[in-house]
Formats: sequence, C-alpha cells, structure tokens
Amino acid sequence: MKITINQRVFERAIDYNQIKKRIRLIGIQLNVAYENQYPVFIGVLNGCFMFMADLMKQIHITSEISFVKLASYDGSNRREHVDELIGLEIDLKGREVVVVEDIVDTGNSLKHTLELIEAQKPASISVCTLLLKPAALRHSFSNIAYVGFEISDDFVVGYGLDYQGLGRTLPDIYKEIRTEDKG
Ligand SMILES: O=P(O)(O)OC[C@H]1O[C@H](OP(=O)(O)OP(=O)(O)O)[C@H](O)[C@@H]1O
Ligand code: HPA
Repeated sequence: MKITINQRVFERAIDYNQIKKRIRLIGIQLNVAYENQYPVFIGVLNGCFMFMADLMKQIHITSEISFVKLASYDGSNRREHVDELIGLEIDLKGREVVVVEDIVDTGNSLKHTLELIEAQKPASISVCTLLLKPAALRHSFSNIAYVGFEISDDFVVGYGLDYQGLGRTLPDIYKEIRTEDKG
C-alpha cells in the first residue's frame, strides 16, 4: 500500500502485527534483564510515544517511567546542537536507566541524550530503539542493547515517526520510495 505525504511517496514496510510481535519479545528480554532492579524507562519525545505505550504494556516488573524532550537554545531542530533534556523529573543517580527511542538514524540525538543522562551518574544506561539505521549512524554506541528492526537508510514515517509533522498516527511503518524505484 502506498501513501503520499506532502509530495513524498511511501510504501508500507513494517505492519503493526510485526511491530507488536517484536515488542512482545523485547518486553520479555527487559523483564528478565531488569528483574528486581527497579529500572527507569525514559522515552524521548515526540517520536517514541506509540512505541513507549506498547512496550510499557509488556513490562511486568517494578519500574518507573519518564519522558524527555531535547531542546536547543538556538531553536534548531537538527539535533546537531542540544543543550537540555526537558521534563526529566526523576533523580537518576545510581539508577538503572533504559532510554527508549523510536529511531536511531545518524545517532546525533542519542549521543546528546546519553551525554545529558550520564551527567546524572546513573548506575547503568542501556538503549532500546524500535528502529536502527546502521548505514546512517555517525557515532558508535556500545549500549544499544534492544533493537526492534534494523532498516535501510530510507526515510520512514508512521507509528510515531513523522514527515513534516504528519504521519505519526499511522499504525504501520512506511518507507519512502526512492525516485529511481517509483516506476
Ligand atoms: O539519530 P538521529 O538522526 O538524531 O534521529 C533520530 C531522532 O530523530 C527523531 O526525533 P526529532 O528530533 O525529529 O523529533 P521528534 O521525535 O519530535 O520527531 C527521532 O524521534 C529520534 O529522536
Ligand atoms: O527516517 C526518519 N523518519 C522520521 N523521523 C526521523 N528522524 C530521524 N530519522 C527519521
């Protein structure tokens, strides 16, 4: 199935049933890894909202949840420069932290997020991302422990991810059709 958002054409790449199945498995892994450890799950808004909601329904161990948003004082949204995590209400010192992302693409956002969280001296930080684009990564990370799907370096929308603010409410994930593939 194809959709068009602001002149860009996308085709369905991962349907919601596949997403749900993968999330159930990640949930099992997290329940085992963090049993009796009282972890804090930190969702990075906006994109994580659907993933976080579905993932947290699979978490049956005692845990806390918080959400953050990245802010740049220059107002840029390119994530090359990030100064602050807005919204973190929990003291992370000594805590087991799991950062929940919808996508790690270049890794710029994650790098800033981790630096700002590390400054609070948690006991551990691991990353759980629904999507990872290995070919687009510009940084190396040793703690991306939970990955839903590794995908190609194509722009994706749906299931929380947007293109120009649109497409976040689609339950499935769509990837952009490259010009040479449009037929
Ligand atoms: O690895 P990167 O290249 O940094 O891209 C990944 C980030 O980009 C998106 O956030 P965005 O800053 O677009 O904000 P949003 O979540 O509000 O859409 C996404 O939610 C990730 O946080
Ligand atoms: O492929 C993407 N889609 C939507 N938002 C994103 N932010 C980073 N990469 C992407």
